[in-house]
Amino acid sequence: MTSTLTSEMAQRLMIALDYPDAESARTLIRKLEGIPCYMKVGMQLYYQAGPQFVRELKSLGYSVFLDLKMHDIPNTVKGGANSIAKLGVDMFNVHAAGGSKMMAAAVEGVEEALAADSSLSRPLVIAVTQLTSTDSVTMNEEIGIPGSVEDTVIRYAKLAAGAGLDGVVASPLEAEGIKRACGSSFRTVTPGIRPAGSAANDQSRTKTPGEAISGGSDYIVVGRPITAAADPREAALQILEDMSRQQQ
Ligand SMILES: O=C(O)c1cc(=O)[nH]c(=O)n1[C@@H]1O[C@H](COP(=O)(O)O)[C@@H](O)[C@H]1O
Repeated sequence: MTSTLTSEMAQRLMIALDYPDAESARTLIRKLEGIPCYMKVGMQLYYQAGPQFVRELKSLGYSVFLDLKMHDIPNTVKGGANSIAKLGVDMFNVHAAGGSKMMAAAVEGVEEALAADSSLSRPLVIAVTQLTSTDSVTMNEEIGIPGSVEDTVIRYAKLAAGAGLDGVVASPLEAEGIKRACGSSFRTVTPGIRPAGSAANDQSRTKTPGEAISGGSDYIVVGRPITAAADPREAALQILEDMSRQQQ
């Protein structure tokens, strides 16, 4: 990495390892060697490669965001969160649409795991607000939630903060409003990141990496702009440059 690219900035870049198996993910990880980014394991990879692959990432020294978006009755989510905390990830998520009791149960599950094993460290518990693929037509007309997407996201963010969560997943368009509503230490994790000129794919609410950083995102989540690039390492370095420029 060049001198302007600090490891602090790399820790704010979460790479979405949306791959069908561990070996495909390892191929990308080898290409990114030496870049101390955060690794995100989502359902496609986790359902195939499981906790063992998460442990492998941890043993390589990566911070890990386990993105399983839990959404179930409080007791089930508490149990799920308890198991995740034992796995030693740095961050995981639940759906804010499960309500404040469900979110508080996730925090309880973590606390019980930590009380039982003092060698564990506390993962950040994050609530998914409105998916970044959702636009106002989907939210208003299909799902039936009235009002603007931003107002709904901020409502969910306040609910998550009240339930004791550490932050939310939202689009970079809402990060500034979330910080205003919930305070600057409440984390904003933003997918829907598209470098200028790259395809939106199924994302609806997007910004460039630099715009996201200057707009209040603590972490940006990037998948296909890196994983589908002809040169993923170069794509990641360019994203880091864009992030760094905006922070100065
Ligand atoms: O929780 C997430 O990470 C998530 C929430 C959301 O609202 N939107 C969203 O895209 N994501 C994840 O972020 C990643 C975005 O990937 P790309 O669209 O390929 O950059 C995927 O792994 C999604 O599962």
